[in-house]
Amino acid sequence: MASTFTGVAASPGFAIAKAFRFTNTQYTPQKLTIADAEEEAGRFRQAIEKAKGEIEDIRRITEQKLGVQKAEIFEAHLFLLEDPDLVDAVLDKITDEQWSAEYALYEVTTGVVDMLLELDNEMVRERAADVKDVSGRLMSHLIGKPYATLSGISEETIIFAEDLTPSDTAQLDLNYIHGFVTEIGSRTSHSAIMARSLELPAVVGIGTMPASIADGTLVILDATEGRVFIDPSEEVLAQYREKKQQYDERRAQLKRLSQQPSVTADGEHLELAANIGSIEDLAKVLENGADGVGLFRTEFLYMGRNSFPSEEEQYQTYKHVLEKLNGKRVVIRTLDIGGDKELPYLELPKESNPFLGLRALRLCLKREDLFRTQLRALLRASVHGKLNIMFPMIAVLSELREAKRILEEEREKLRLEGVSVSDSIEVGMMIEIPAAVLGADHLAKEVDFFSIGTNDLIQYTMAADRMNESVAYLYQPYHPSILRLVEMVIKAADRAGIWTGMCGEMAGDLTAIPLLLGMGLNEFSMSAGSVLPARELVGRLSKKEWAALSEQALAMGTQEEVKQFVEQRSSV
Ligand SMILES: C=C(OP(=O)(O)O)C(=O)O
Ligand SMILES: [Mg+2]
Repeated sequence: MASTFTGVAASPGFAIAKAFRFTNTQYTPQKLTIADAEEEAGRFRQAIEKAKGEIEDIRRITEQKLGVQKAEIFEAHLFLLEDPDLVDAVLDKITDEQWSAEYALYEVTTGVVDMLLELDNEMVRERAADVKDVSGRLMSHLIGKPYATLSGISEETIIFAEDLTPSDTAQLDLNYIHGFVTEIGSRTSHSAIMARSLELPAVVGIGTMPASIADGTLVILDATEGRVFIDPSEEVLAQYREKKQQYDERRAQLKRLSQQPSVTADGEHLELAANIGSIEDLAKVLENGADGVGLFRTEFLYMGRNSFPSEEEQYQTYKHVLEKLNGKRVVIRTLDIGGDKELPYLELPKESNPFLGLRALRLCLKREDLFRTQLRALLRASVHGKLNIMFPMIAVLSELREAKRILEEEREKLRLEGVSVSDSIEVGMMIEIPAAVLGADHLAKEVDFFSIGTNDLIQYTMAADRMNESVAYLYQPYHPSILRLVEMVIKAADRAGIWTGMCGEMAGDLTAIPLLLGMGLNEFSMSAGSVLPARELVGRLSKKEWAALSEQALAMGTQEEVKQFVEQRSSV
């Protein structure tokens, strides 16, 4: 019988196909004590070996079918199977508490997952998903039940699951799987992030799935509105076939722009770049034809692990990104930890106002060892592409000078060691603190570029925590107060002859883009999926016309007026 569900629209698009229910239900073992701890430990070690073999196989197949990047997740899984925090902790529980291997595994991994989830951070949540995935696989070996996989699906299908683990999503064969629906999850859960990066329609968090969704039932997925239609009527089906066709056509049209330059209707060339947090994000950057990477948030390299990444590890990552971008500009931001981003292995004093505390560059100047390691890795990688180094959270000139002094010291050390370093690295800074806007004239004389971080600039200007729902109404990117700050930065940069970019969310916002273009922003860095809609929009806009229109917007009194004004003039 026809029915409809709603959930979170996690990754846009439409799909019409048959349902397939995928279950890998979590097994909760009983608390059992055992007589022979040695034998039990042996059983656990065997499960690890079997899981390793299996993951190796999946990794190889995934690499052949879906490419190296999709297969990378399994490196992390193999790494986990050697992680003492997991393996030794389970073995200790077996020996010390005489617990069964199943119960010891369950106790240790639920503890780790809960601890990671408490950190309430996107990347750490992904790590929690990895731990769950690996422990599910180990458990299946211990209890002798196969761990279900999605790799065998060979019919056009929409997957229904409680949630999808990283190894499930890595195995999705997009020739057959047209979308998925999960009972749990939010826009930032692992499966949602993965769906967006695969551009696969997904609705998550629909709640407990009813039995009426049997395998083979026809389903419409409207992942743009977050709706799922089970066994729809002919009328609804016809309506959605039409919607899907229009959506797919628009997407195909946009894809044609991926190899086109980013140029306005009056011939101004702009740089529409992408933000990344890891090398996994590169596939979409290239596929969408971004003009470069405008922000690599390197803190994610430091998260979801137990110790700092070494210089060599960082060097390899930066080199990889630079090589993949093949001569296009890559702006790599130095560590921006603190505020909402914590590292479990970095002991920091508890602060009552972490967003106003020891974060980002302030921390790097206190912990020079960390900073120097990262700078060395960056300098060494610079010969592999077009590298820009960017410092976050600078408020005053002395911080910039200190950061540059340390950078130059490391450059000199490498020179003496005979290591080559590019001599065309641009060094810039983020503008995300109001004091830096007001001091932009002075700062501009000592950097090669600015990149405006509106996510923080708005919160510090409005004195409204960017994560606090109760004051979310103050988070107003188009407010004339914010626009004036942006204009001040661009003007100061122009006077000093340097370029200005923006890498906060505002840069990819179709309502903000006309104004930013009019104010003279040179580079816009956004999520990879926003690049083509932005390119299409700027192709319709005249910079000259928007220079005049943005003047008018800057003189308005409220965000609402500005928004309405832009939407009327640019038909976004
Ligand atoms: C891009 C920014 O940095 P993050 O979101 O990483 O703080 C910003 O503040 O706008
Ligand atoms: Mg910021």
